Amino acid sequence: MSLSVRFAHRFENFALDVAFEAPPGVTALFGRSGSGKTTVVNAVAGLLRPDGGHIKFDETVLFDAGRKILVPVHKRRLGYVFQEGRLFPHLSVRQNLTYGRWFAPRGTATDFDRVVEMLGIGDLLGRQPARLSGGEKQRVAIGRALLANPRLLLMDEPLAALDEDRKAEILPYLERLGDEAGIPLLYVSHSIAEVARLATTLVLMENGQVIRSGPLVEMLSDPENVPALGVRSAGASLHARVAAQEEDGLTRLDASAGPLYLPHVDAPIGAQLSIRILAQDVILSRSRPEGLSALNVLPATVTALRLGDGPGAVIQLRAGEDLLLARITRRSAQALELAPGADCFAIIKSVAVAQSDVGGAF
Ligand SMILES: Nc1ncnc2c1ncn2[C@@H]1O[C@H](COP(=O)(O)OP(=O)(O)OP(=O)(O)O)[C@@H](O)[C@H]1O
Repeated sequence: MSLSVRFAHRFENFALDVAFEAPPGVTALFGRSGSGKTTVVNAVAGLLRPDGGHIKFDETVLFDAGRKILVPVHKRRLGYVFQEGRLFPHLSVRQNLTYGRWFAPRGTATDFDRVVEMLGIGDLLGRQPARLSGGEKQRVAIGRALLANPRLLLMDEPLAALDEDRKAEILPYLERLGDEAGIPLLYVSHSIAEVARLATTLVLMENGQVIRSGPLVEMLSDPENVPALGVRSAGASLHARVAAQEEDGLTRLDASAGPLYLPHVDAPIGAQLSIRILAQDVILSRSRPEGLSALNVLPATVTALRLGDGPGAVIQLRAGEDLLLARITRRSAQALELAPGADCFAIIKSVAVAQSDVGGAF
């Protein structure tokens, strides 16, 4: 089941021309403010009639300009979660959750208990929305969207209105949703950290166009995407297993290239994690460094290199089975003679890795 989007639309001062595929899993639409992300979501939802093109869900046509097909919003069977929960204030949480069922075809409603359990909202069922925190409201809104048994979920910056603590509270639920829902989820976000945690597919938008799209791991580790992702937030994800909780408060993880020590990670021994390492937090050395305070030194091989317009360079490295990115100066890249095939060591400072960059199972 996948969503195929290809359309063009012209507003008075802005033109869109987009094409991408969203397979099952989480497809993140990422781009600067005003790049056209919400307009794409609105077209998929049926809130905007594009000038030309088509939007299809497998063989089901939702929109086709040539064939003059425009399925109305309420017949598209979509779940839509906005920035703020937008719950019905006069209904209890339970009533809000079951409201969506009115629109679901008979007998196919997703199991209520399973959704309530997955989102951890069992204790809230009797409450009114006014007595919920922002994070709780968002979880109920997600539950309501799921219980309408949609064939596609649309989320437009669902965490944008929440503070960092509430975001951290809700992210694990969204991670589970991506794994368990089994339907495509189109997710608009400004935050690459969020995208790296949740998405399986990444669609990069710029000025009304899709500039690149593809599987998340490949997209994040491609040096060519660094300008669009932002040099400060670019970074690749490394997969590792929790090996030990050490007495000094560090957690030892086993990555395929070697051990990695991070400040305490709250996960059980054996848990498989995905850890985003920012390109700017990786230092390179041609020989194994000695007498260095950094604990994490992974042997790596240069696989690609991108010289920027300014003094910077981005190096893609293979470290075991993972790809890493390192942002260094062009001067250092030349001095170290870094070219595809060159062996080196990637040095990662333990404390540079933020807790929010440590994601759940992969
Ligand atoms: N109904 C409309 N009429 C005219 N222009 C519009 C309309 N809707 C959107 N636009 C324009 O289209 C452009 C893209 O807007 P859109 O909201 O899709 O961007 P976005 O990437 O979602 O931005 P943000 O991250 O700030 O929400 C903007 O320049 C906006 O002004």
